[in-house]
Amino acid sequence: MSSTDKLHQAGKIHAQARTSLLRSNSQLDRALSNSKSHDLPPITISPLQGQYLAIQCQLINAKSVLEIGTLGGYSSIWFASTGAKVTSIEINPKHRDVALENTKGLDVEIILGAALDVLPSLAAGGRKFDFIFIDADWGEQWDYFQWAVKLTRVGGCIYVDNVVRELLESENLGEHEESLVTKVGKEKKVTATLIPTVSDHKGTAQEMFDGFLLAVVKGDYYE
Ligand SMILES: C[S@@+](CC[C@H](N)C(=O)[O-])C[C@H]1O[C@@H](n2cnc3c(N)ncnc32)[C@H](O)[C@@H]1O
Repeated sequence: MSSTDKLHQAGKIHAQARTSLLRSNSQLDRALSNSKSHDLPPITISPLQGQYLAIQCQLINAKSVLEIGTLGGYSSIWFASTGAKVTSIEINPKHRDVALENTKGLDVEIILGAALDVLPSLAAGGRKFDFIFIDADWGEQWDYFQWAVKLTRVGGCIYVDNVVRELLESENLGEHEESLVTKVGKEKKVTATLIPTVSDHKGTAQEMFDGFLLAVVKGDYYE
């Protein structure tokens, strides 16, 4: 089957899953249309991914979520829908302003700033989170991950989005090259896995294969 046919098939599978598994949510729909009317780029997580993240947070009974990369707050709304308090970091003031409109009335705090400036201050303030979602600058993922290990409670999870697509698009992908995956593999404080995904969410063949890294932070008693 050609990759065009596969994209078409993935589209059908996705459409069926969207129709069958998702309930309508007017706040999410409003957030997408408001973000579009403000010309924010269409680079949110997919609705099914949002539902996955919400399920994952419920599985670990997450009461506090840290998100790196707010955009218009679409994923923040998914996290807030679980009852968790959401802290989200965004570097772009326009994105932050639209996200404030979209998340009005929800327990979502948006911090304006560069993640690598904000994360150390959260750690210095003794903040801990149950779930950390990394979805900002691909070039800084390993730095975010290292801060996330410090900021996650024992038993909490770290989710890094777009890890497979980043590797697929990388010029130097080779067995012996260092990547986020190899670096995480050497980090003794976590147990991690890579979950490849296939989706037509972004609508191009190049972006159909992706996947995320999911890690759980271990306690000393596991070592
Ligand atoms: C893929 S979008 C986030 C999408 C959002 N999580 C969602 O699914 O609705 C990435 C966002 O990260 C922000 N960003 C990029 N570099 C950043 C940095 N160094 N610190 C904080 N935010 C950053 C971008 O401005 C953009 O809004």
